[in-house]
Amino acid sequence: MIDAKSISTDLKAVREQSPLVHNITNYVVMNNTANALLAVGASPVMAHAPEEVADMIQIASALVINMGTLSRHWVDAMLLAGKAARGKGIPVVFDPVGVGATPYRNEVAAQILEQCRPDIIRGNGSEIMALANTKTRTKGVDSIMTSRSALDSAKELASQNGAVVVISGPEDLITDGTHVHTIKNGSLLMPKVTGMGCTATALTGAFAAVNSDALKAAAHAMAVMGIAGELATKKSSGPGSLQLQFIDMLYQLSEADIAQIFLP
Ligand SMILES: Nc1ncnc2c1ncn2[C@@H]1O[C@H](COP(=O)(O)OP(=O)(O)OP(=O)(O)O)[C@@H](O)[C@H]1O
Ligand SMILES: Cc1ncsc1CCO
Ligand SMILES: [Mg+2]
Repeated sequence: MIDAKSISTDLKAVREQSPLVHNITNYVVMNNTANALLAVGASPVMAHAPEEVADMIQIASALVINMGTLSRHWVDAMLLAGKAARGKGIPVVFDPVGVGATPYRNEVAAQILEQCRPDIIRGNGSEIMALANTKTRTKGVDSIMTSRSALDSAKELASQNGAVVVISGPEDLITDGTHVHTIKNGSLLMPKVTGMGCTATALTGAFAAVNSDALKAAAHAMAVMGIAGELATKKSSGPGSLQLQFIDMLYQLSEADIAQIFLP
């Protein structure tokens, strides 16, 4: 079961253990996600040279692969890092940014699924439907589907890949193909800041590093994301201030805040 107590327990573990999270992520969000990982208590490293990723995995506690701004060398690095992470046995979290928008993204996403075998996949409704090969419309990196409408696709994707699948949106849905957790925290302002989804994926890497139950780890990370986002929105006058307030809120978030705000 996911409750305020279990969320706080994992948040405390992240702050105490400060796991090193190796990110191969996109140019747009690199700084935001590194700061979000630091603010929540984890330790980020961004490394994408094919020459070094396998070595970096040897000291990392989780790998986050985000295909937001792809090119050939980056894909090589993602596949090398993914295989090294599988070999070492650390969790692999995958964000299929913009899958469904171009044939290249579809091809790369399929390679990552097959060769890196992610433990957790996090995307918005359109991305999860596209990844599950459900006929869907896509609009670049933003979703035009609700999370609820992507749930059947998410369950299928989870079962086929032996992974936990997270659909973010107005509600966050987290499934292993059988069980489904729902998190209703968040705010309408969050999708107005670029890379909030990428940040959710990065935080999921930190939580997966401290909790070997991938379903719970993913749900706890999404809850922290939604609760911090909701509290930060109350202090913001628009997307610009939300970006700053969100980082501060991740840093300050207390057990009492979680108990008061968590909306399953
Ligand atoms: N309409 C909404 N209401 C409440 N919360 C939302 C809403 N849309 C998104 N969120 C929250 O924003 C966060 C990011 O999710 P979103 O679905 O926007 O990711 P994304 O589309 O992958 O973003 P990006 O590609 O820019 O990183 C999630 O934690 C989610 O709960
Ligand atoms: C806007 C954008 N384009 C590629 S990655 C990215 C960040 C949000 O996913
Ligand atoms: Mg996204």
